[in-house]
Order: sequence, then structure tokens, then C-alpha cells
Amino acid sequence: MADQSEENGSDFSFTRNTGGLGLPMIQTNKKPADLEVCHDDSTPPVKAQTIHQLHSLQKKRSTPSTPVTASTTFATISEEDRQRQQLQSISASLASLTRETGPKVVKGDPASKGTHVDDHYHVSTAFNVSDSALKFTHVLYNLSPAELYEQAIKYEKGSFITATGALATLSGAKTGRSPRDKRVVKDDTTENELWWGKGSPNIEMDEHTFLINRERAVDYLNSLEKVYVNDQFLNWDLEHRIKVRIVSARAYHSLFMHNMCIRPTPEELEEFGTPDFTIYNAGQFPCNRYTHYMTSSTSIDINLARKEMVILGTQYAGEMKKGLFSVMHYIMPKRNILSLHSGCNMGKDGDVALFFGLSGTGKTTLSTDHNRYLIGDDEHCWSENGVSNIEGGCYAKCIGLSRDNEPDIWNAIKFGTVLENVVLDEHARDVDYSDKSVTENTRAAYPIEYIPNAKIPCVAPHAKNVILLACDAFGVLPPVSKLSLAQTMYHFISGYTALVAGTEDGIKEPQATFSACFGAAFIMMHPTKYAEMLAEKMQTHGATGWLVNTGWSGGSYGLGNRIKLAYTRKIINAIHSGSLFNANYTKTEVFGLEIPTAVEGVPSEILDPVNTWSDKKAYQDTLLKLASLFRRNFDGFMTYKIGKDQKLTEEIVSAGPIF
Ligand SMILES: Nc1ncnc2c1ncn2[C@@H]1O[C@H](COP(=O)(O)OP(=O)(O)OP(=O)(O)O)[C@@H](O)[C@H]1O
Ligand SMILES: O=C([O-])CC(=O)C(=O)O
Ligand SMILES: [Ca+2]
Ligand SMILES: [Mn+2]
Repeated sequence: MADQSEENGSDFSFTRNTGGLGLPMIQTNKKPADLEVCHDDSTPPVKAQTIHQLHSLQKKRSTPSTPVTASTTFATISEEDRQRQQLQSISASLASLTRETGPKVVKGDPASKGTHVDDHYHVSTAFNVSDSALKFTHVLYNLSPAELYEQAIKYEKGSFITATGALATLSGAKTGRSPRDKRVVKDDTTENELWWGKGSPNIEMDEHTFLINRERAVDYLNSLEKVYVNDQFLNWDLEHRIKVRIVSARAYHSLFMHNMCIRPTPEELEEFGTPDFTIYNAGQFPCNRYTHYMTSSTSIDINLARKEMVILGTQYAGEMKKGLFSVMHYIMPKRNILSLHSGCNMGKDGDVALFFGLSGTGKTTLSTDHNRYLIGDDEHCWSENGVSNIEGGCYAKCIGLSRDNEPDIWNAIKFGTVLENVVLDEHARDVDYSDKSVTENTRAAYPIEYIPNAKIPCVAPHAKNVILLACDAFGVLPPVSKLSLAQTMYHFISGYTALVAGTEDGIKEPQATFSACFGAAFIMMHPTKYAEMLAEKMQTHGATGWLVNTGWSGGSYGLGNRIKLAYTRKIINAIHSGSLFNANYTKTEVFGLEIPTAVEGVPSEILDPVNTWSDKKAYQDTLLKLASLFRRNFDGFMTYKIGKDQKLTEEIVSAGPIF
């Protein structure tokens, strides 16, 4: 400290003039009488007799963030009754289906003083006493990010606060979803309603097996000292909002869902009641491979009739996010609302764009746009009311993240954000976003309001542009093309992208992936059901379809390069502004795609990929190869009718490649 000499009441001071050499000389200021007792009485002492009392002074009761309205003051029950009802509801969620007793749940952290089991807010139905009914399961209910940070750091190895304040954590052995372990209960209803068999993501299981896994998860959770419970919402459209409860064993899971689902206000939480859907996440505990249907120690099981999902054997948090998305793909279309694996943003004039695409194609990157309002980055509903985000947060890929390329995402990685599987400096806690040591699928989950231009509530009018993103590692699809409605449907049903298989062991063939509706892993009904709804909505609202290749240019992977993000952004800007709609177009061979002759800010020669390949024969061969992969994939859909008459189906089929 430079200057303390003028501080009030100080007994000693450093002189300012040290002559610039060494430590300053100590001088006494006061008269000898003052020096008899050396004490600082500038502030009164703390009113605490013990260290416990001192600690208890630190915390005060939370107050509601919004004023309690007159109606709720009169209508509601006492605080005590409400707390009891809430615990009863949680206890019911955690109940075994085979025992009459338990579990006993109590609110609060078992580690903290003041949470006693004789607290009057606990529920016990222990008449026939069994061991499991004797113990209490502590419920950590809708904790705040700060509380969850403390829990994670104290109890979950591999949890760290990064230099920018995010919570870095590890998801364990699984660093991505396990689609082959995702099962759906086939009962009399779902047998007819859902898409089963070849190509479908719904692997069947029976009700009985589901109950075995549910019991396993519930017993595991109840055996723990404490569980986390999140009560939250899905879908910003209030008319179609869904209440979800997530029971989990890790603070990481609770904070992830806190960020990803819509966060209720304290008042909404008071009136929460019974959830519409419940997740039991017992991810640390495996399923039993002697159980029927189990093919690994991982099982993610959805039971639509019971409105429940069970997770065993994987801690990857994306299973919860995408499991709920699957559920929305069932509930919403039944209400004639289209669920979409897409990002969404809106311009200042209210023009709305949807960004479809498989993982890694740019939904999050391109919907997060400094010049537009963000509605959401990954999951939406399109209803009569317009477009609404399903979630309350974003889930961005972090590999290669840079401040320059993605400033808004970069800045969102701060206190409250969950950073999965990243590598950080052991001392400074700076994250190295280029490091793939744990996985290539490093991720950041943050509340949507961390993006400065997010629109809250996350709802928008009907879509004007429907942008299909494909990361084409073959390098033959044009950077942008304008699609007819039939072409949009053809490409929507195809759901193409091609990424590179293994980036490490030398150059490999790009891997073509076809995932119907750009999200086959999450749809529940047949793809044509969603396609039909999309066609109807696009027709009604006059939306234009676009195909944007965010992948390779100038050759396939290994020869060419990924299209510069800056160029893709220029293309997207031209779509938003309407200038691309009115541009001049030429038609490509084979795929019959309309490509613009010029886009502002983009070198014209890259707009037709043939120009960027030095080996024209190789280009032609690769183009035909990709076209035949498209045709082979689409064969599986040829027999399905789309829309009210056969005409649209025929148009869609002939909108594919011709060769
Ligand atoms: N031209 C480009 N356009 C879009 N993204 C690009 C481009 N070039 C590189 N990228 C990178 O590709 C990645 C796109 O990932 P993004 O998170 O947007 O995927 P996503 O479609 O949201 O996938 P998911 O559904 O798995 O979340 C980002 O890491 C981005 O930096
Ligand atoms: O679900 C995940 O793990 C990531 C994601 O958004 C996707 O794969 O579409
Ligand atoms: Ca994303
Ligand atoms: Mn996604």
C-alpha cells in the first residue's frame, strides 16, 4: 500500500519520503498515553459469542424476486403446509413401486448445521419399518448456481472454477450420448403411434423391464445421503408449457439442467404442484446386464405412459436434455405443434430464421448473432402462435472456440456456466479450447440470458427463412442454394451431413450421415409426420428454404478447407436481409440446386464448388458418389405418403439428385 500515513486512528505510518531506497521508516504519530493499549476501535465488534453464531450471521433468508400479488396472498395455504406438500410430492416421485414405506425425505444439505431430521418439514410414511425406511434422503431442491458450485467443488472430483468463473467438470466415461442404449416402452398405444424398426431411434423395451430399471434407479438415489431435485419448465409458449422434475445425484447435473431448462420464478415454483414428466438420473450406477433387453451397462429408458425417464450407466448430461427433447417430439405433434431440432433468431424487423442441422453443423454458432435477437440455439416448437424455444439455455460446442470468431459464446463462459470435459491450466485455470485430451465434444451450457441479445421470453413470430445446414466434408455442395418447397422437404427428410471420421489417424474418407429431420435420434414418430407439418407451416406462412454448406470447399476433407465462418456469416446475413432472395441464380447439375452468382462479402468463385476443385474429374466423381448416397438413403422413404394428396410426395421424390 502506497500511503497509509493519513489513515484515521492508525498508530504507525510509513513515511512517504523514503528517498527511493528500501523500506520506509516507521514513525509513531500519537502521544505516549495512546500507546498504552494497542487496539483498533474504528468499527464496533461483531455481535457473536461463538464461531457458529458468527457464521449464522452471514446468511439471511431469500426474499421472492417478484412482489407477491394480492390474489396469491389470499388464495394460498400456509408456508408450512406448502413445504409439506412439496416434500410429499418429491417423496412420491422417489417412492419405490414395490415397498409400501419410505422414502423419508428432508430438505437441506446433510452437511450443514441446522438441517435436523426432526425438522418439521419432512415426510415419513414409515409404518412397516425396513432399513430403507429408517434413513432420510436429503433433498437439495432447486439450489442456486452458487450453492451448486459449492456442492460440486466439495463432493465431485474433477470440478474446478475456471479463470473466467465457469464450473469445469467431467462427465465421466461417457462424453457423448449413447443412442444405442436409448429405449422406449412399447405398449398398446406407442406400438401404433411411434416409429419402430429400421432407421428408428426408438429401441423397444417392455413395461416390466422399465419398472426394474426404475426401481434400480430409485433405490440407488434413495440410498444416497442426498439427491438434487430440479423443478423447471420446458417451452416458453405458456399455453404449451411442460413441468419437468429432474432427480439427480450430482450437482453438475442439477446445474446443467438449471441452465438448460426454463427457470421458474419463486412464485411459479410455489404453484408448481405435480410435474408433467420426471427424470430419474442414476447415471453413476449401471443397469444390470442380466435384465432383459440390456446390451450394455448403460440404459436410457423412456416411458411415455408413466411420463418418466430413467438414466443408468451414463453421466453425460446431454442425455437429460435430449431425452426431454424426445418427449417433446411426442407430446407436441399430438397437439399439432411441430417440434424442431433447430436454432432460431429474429431480426430487428421481426424476420425469423430457423437453423436446422445435425450436431456440429452450426446451429448454435450461427443463431448466436450479434445483430439479431436470439430465440434459442437447439430446440424449438412451431405452433399457431409462432416459434417458441423449448429450453432456457444454450449448449455450445467449445472445441476450437475463439473470442474473435464467437465473441458472444466466449463471453457467456462465466460464473454459472457449466463447462464439460475441457482441459485447463492447473494453476491459472485458463481453459485450453484447442485441447481434445478428454474429448472433441467439449461443451458449455449457459442460461440463454448470458447472450446479450437474447429475446426473453424466447418466443417469435412465424419463420420467414428455413435454413438447412449441412457440414459437407465431401466439399461438393455449394456454400448456399435456394430451395423450392419440395427440395426443402427432400433435404429435411434426408437430414444430410458429412463429418470426418477420425481426425487423428491421418486422412480418412468423410462419413456421410443421414438423420431424418436433422434429428433422427430424437424424433418419436415417423419422419414424414414432421415433414408434413413443416411443409404445411412453410406454405401457410410463405417461408423460403435454403441449403447452406458449412463444411468443405476446394476439395474433400484433406484437400480443401472448411468454409470460413466469416463467409458463412455473410451468406446468412444476405438471407436475413432478403438480398439473396432477389439475387440471380444458376442451376447445378445432379442436385439441381439454385446457386446465386454473387453474395456480398463472399468471393464469387467459391459459390459454385466446381470452380474451387483443381481436379474436375475428382469433383464429378465425388458429386456422383454423394448423389448415390442420397438416393440410397431416400429409398427407405419412397413408399410413404407426405401431405394430404400424392402430389407433394411425388414432387419431393423428384426433388432429389438426378443422374
Ligand atoms: N463455416 C462455418 N459455419 C459454422 N460453423 C463453423 C464454420 N466453420 C467452423 N465452424 C465451427 O463448427 C462448430 C459448429 O458447432 P455448433 O455448436 O454450432 O453445432 P450445433 O449445430 O449447434 O450442434 P449440436 O446440436 O450438437 O449442439 C463450431 O465449433 C464452429 O466454430
Ligand atoms: O445432445 C447432445 O449431446 C448435443 C446436441 O445438441 C446434439 O447432439 O444435437
Ligand atoms: Ca448446439
Ligand atoms: Mn443439438
